[in-house]
Amino acid sequence: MGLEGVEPSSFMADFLAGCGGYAVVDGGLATELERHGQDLNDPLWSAKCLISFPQLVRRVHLDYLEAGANVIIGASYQATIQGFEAKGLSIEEAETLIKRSVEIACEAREIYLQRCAKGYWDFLDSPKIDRHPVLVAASVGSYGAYLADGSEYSGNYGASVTLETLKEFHRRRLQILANSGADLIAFETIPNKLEAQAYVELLKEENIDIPAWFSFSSTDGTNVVSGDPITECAKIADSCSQVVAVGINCTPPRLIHGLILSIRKVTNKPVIIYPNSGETYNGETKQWEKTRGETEEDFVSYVGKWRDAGACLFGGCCRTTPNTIRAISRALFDKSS
Ligand SMILES: C[S+](C)CC[C@H](N)C(=O)O
Ligand SMILES: N[C@@H](CCS)C(=O)O
Ligand SMILES: [Zn+2]
Repeated sequence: MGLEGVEPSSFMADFLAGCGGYAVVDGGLATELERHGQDLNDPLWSAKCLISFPQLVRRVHLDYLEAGANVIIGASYQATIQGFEAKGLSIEEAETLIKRSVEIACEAREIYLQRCAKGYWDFLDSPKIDRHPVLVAASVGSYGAYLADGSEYSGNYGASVTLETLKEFHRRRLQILANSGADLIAFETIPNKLEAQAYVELLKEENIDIPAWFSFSSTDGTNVVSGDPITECAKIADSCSQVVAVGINCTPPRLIHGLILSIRKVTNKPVIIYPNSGETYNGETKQWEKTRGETEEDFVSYVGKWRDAGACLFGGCCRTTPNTIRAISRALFDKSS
């Protein structure tokens, strides 16, 4: 889509209006691939499926579209040139796979829209048919995601990792994703201010011509995971005109309400939230462990409160499923609920 002649702020306002005021984002991609039997205990995590099972990635995107998602996020979260090279792939192969993550999501959108046009779901009394806008977001996971040890939940990269280190780490992948046919870039699970600043500088330096959202993660409801205050992080996102939404992902549902209020204190940009299931990730075993017994049902009961607090894009992150997204969509759009 790109931003030629379109103000970034109107890009998101127009999209939200087309969706009925609020947009539904998809749910966890990697954990859904696992639910379909994939073993992601690998440094590439979900990006492994770009090599081994791209058809399943497309199917999961399609499942989320059919559940009501207006935004699907491609499988590039942990797809990095450095990560693929460590697996013995060439730079060219790595770049092709990164681009492929967006193409797969675009293919899913194409299939979905064709089915809508053919009245494939006419027998269902579903509101989604009227809310056709679908964006494809290209995922950028943090440097900590590439480290493949759950470091995106600590944001603690050590003193040797500077702003320049992060910019050089992300530069080439960002260029590829920005020219891949994606509608926007989803900078996800951002753990600290430094990485947010690196993204802002890269968007400018590389003249990236599609919009972006910045989404942080938190474990205490006040700060992002590194301890940097969410307000300071959101201010960095606010300073960048290309950023069309600011928010929170892969964070327990119980923390989301307070985080939305904090973000709204420092920015008027649309707020996006896509929490995880509330379970805790063990980066060593790559397993999810129960925390406080949050279930999908609990999760969805919060949506009205989050909407009242000012969020306007809603989805799920790790361990949420198409059922979660279907329930979010109903909670937002069913007049009966
Ligand atoms: C958001 S975490 C669950 C992603 C996986 C992590 N980077 C790892 O490789 O262990
Ligand atoms: N978009 C990624 C985020 C992981 S935190 C996924 O859903 O797998
Ligand atoms: Zn997640």
